[in-house]
Amino acid sequence: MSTVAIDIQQLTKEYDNGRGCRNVTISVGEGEAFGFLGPNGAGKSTLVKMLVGLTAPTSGSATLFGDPIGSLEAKRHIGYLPELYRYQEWLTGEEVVRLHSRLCGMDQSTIKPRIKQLLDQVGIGKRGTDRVKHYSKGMQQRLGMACALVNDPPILFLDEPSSALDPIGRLEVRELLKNLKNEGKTIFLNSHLLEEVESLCERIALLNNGQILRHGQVSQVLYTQTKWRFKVGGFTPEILPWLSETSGISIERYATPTISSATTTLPVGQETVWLEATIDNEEQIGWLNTLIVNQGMTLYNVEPVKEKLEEWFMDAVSGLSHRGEQ
Ligand SMILES: Nc1ncnc2c1ncn2[C@@H]1O[C@H](COP(=O)(O)OP(=O)(O)OP(=O)(O)O)[C@@H](O)[C@H]1O
Repeated sequence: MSTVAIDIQQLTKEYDNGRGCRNVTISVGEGEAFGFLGPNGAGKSTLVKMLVGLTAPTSGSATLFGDPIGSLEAKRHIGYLPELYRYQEWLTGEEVVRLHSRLCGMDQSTIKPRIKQLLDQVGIGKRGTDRVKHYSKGMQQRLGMACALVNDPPILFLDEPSSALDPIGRLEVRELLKNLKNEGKTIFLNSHLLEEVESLCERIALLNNGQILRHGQVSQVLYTQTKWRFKVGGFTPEILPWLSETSGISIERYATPTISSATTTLPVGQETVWLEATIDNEEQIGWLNTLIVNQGMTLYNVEPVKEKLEEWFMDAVSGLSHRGEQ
């Protein structure tokens, strides 16, 4: 059985104004990446602040590799990237990392080569001697990653690591996180970005109004929908009712802007379209593929329709009296 890295039992923080997060119970295995999703104000940062020992719980408990949160032993296990943290702007990037290494009580003879290696790893190695005030938000976020990694901790708490980054920066952070996971780090990732969580995490939890609404394997939690899209060449409109009737599957034409504009001038029978089918089980996908090909059409692509986080969230909170921000 794998070792439990993060064990959270009924953890609750109630601020004076009644907000915070309530009765969170999660267990994360060593080397696992866990995604914590939720809208603004749901309580994600509050949970992480308790876990890293920055704020005391009102009730409940949690341990990191068996050590109670808030203890020095627990803190030795962690690296923490706070959300949009502002570093000392009068220091250089290298000096900020060195400061963090000293706060961790690290031996200064070992840290010197490590600073350069860390800044290279997060993609700001060439700017290490520049002052933080000349860094963009994205560079400051990368600097924060270097600080979180300085003591080579086994557990990383990352609060919105991509929030200030452009799309390329996000991809780079995603790669970095994957490498860290491959190295065996346990990662607890707070994020609004479904793609980020999806590409890294095995399990996720959705927090709303301070409470966990759903949790489980990403594949189980996110892809409960049964819609699939088929990209089909040589399509004629008459085929659609025939396909639906023969397969017994509800199928509609799905219009993407690129395809509809490109196909208006094409003769009937030479169109390439996307069809969207609502299926009950995976065998129906094979059945539909066969029917399409047997009708002389070309099947270019078959893919599941992924719910967007917003849709997933709206679905999860539907029927609740309170959504989103507390
Ligand atoms: N120190 C505090 N005192 C009182 N209320 C607070 C405090 N910190 C946070 N809150 C409130 O607790 C709730 C949860 O906040 P939290 O920052 O944990 O949410 P979040 O999910 O991390 O949001 P975001 O994604 O916007 O960062 C919010 O309503 C927030 O206003």
